[in-house]
Amino acid sequence: MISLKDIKKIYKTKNGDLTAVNDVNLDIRQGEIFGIIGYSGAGKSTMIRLLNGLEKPSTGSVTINGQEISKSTGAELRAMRQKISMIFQHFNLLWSRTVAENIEFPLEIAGVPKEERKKRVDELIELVGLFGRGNAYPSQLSGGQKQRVGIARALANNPEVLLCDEATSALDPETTDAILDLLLDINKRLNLTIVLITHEMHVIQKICDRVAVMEAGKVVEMGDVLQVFQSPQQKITKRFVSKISGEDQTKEAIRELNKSYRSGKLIKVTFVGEQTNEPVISHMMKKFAIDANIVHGSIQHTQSGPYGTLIVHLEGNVSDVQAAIQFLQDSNLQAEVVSND
Ligand SMILES: Nc1ncnc2c1ncn2[C@@H]1O[C@H](COP(=O)(O)OP(=O)(O)OP(=O)(O)O)[C@@H](O)[C@H]1O
Repeated sequence: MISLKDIKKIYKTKNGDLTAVNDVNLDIRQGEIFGIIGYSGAGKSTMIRLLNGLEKPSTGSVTINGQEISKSTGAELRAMRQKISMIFQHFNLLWSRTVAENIEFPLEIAGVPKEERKKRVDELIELVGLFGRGNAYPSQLSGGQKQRVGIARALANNPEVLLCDEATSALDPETTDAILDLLLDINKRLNLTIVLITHEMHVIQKICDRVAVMEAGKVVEMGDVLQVFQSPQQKITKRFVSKISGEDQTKEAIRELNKSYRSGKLIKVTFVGEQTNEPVISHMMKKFAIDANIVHGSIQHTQSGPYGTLIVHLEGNVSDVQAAIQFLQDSNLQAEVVSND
């Protein structure tokens, strides 16, 4: 649905050329929630401006539904941009207008007749969970409610793509989750393609189907969220994943456990999706003459399913322990020895 081909964006600055986006190729599918994550300066905002036609690439093309937005100008560009909506970190509401009037604004611009506008505004207020707040002013709303107005306004003209620019970064964790749930609900109900940029892995984990990791203008890693979480390849991706998966705590736990367990082996087992429901450890204990003690564990949930990590201490004679590890690996789990001995 959205295709970025060989994109480079070079800004001319007084200190010379600055390459903000460098050789990016991406294909975003109809109806998916696609996340772009990176630290400050990675090029995320530039990417989003390329997607809505606010910036033109220095080289390469941006195509949305078969139309090349990176080449479009004038009325054609305006028509394309009507199909691409956006929500913002600081909501960008009109403070002198009520909730209903804010949501109505893009409909006025599009020349929708008054009666139709009122009906649509009522529908949208209902959709985003702001029933009864239509006559309130933005200053009377909480952050989460303001973002709900932003979402309703963005949906007014039935867009094909919703771009989210750090849409939950100004919200507390609970409100963030409520807004992410709303985005997920809208994505499912309207089959709306959502592209979001964020520096928070939690956002990616909770609602995205796929993720691209950006560093210094490049997409350094991309894939299904579950796969990227389970086996991140790049250093920067490992850093993002470790923030959320409890990996840092796991490492600390392993260090401590290694001190307490003088014999046997400590095994780290990683499992995904359906595997989280299977009693593999119990099967292993029945099958081999070993003792297994689960000493640490965590499960995370993503849009494509759960994934988890267990640290298990195995005690027994060397060949039985070895056979048990092999059994775990043959059960399609990732199992590695993490003890020092
Ligand atoms: N209009 C511009 N002119 C010159 N340089 C720019 C311009 N916009 C962005 N840059 C530079 O391009 C690089 C990427 O910036 P960009 O804002 O896209 O990154 P980002 O990942 O969104 O970071 P942040 O979250 O801090 O905005 C940065 O080095 C930035 O200084």
